Amino acid sequence: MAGKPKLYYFDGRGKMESIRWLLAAAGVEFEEEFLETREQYEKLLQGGSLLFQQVPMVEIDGMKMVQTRAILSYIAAKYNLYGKDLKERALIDMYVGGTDDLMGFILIFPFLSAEDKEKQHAVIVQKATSRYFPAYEKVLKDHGQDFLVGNSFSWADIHLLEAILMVEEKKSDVLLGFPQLQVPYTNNTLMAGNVINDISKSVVCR
Ligand SMILES: N[C@@H](CCC(=O)N[C@@H](CS)C(=O)NCC(=O)O)C(=O)O
Repeated sequence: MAGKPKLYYFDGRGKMESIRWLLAAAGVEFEEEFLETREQYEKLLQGGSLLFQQVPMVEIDGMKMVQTRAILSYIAAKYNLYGKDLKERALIDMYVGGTDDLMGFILIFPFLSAEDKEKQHAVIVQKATSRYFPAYEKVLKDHGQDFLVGNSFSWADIHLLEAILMVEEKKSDVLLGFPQLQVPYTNNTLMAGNVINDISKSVVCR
């Protein structure tokens, strides 16, 4: 039997966080090595483990995978969270792409000055409430199902839930105008996956 996947990254959310969420939601236990010293990073580099000299890197099923998107797609497909056919997969890719774009506005936050943080705060809430959340709200309302794609729990739901919680950290009542995204959507999503614990790290890497 294959061992647990091993994640190599900093002790922060950054690009690894969605991988942690996806594994946790799939009910997969994993190990982590946090890169805290230059030597750890150099060792991975010298060992040829980082194809593009970058992390995230995940050891899984005998592979040393890099590139966040490739890692996520592999995990989603492996654990049946990637739709039942090409069209569902395309929809999941579209929805994940949207949440990625929204998360992009948040990931730069820690690198901004106090003044720019205030501006970015407004941008995040504005983008979430005028572009991204209305899109997911409409999808759920139009098909009337509990999950975004194919009436079953998928990577798209997990990624959206992660994005919702990120935006709620900036504005806790941000879902007020989005009844479809509130309970039961968020509850169903959490219940369909294993409730996600211990992935709230605070440092963010761009
Ligand atoms: N496209 C890559 C980008 C990875 C990336 O930018 N990683 C950063 C850390 S968050 C890194 O390793 N930076 C070191 C470098 O680029 O030399 C992915 O999505 O995995």
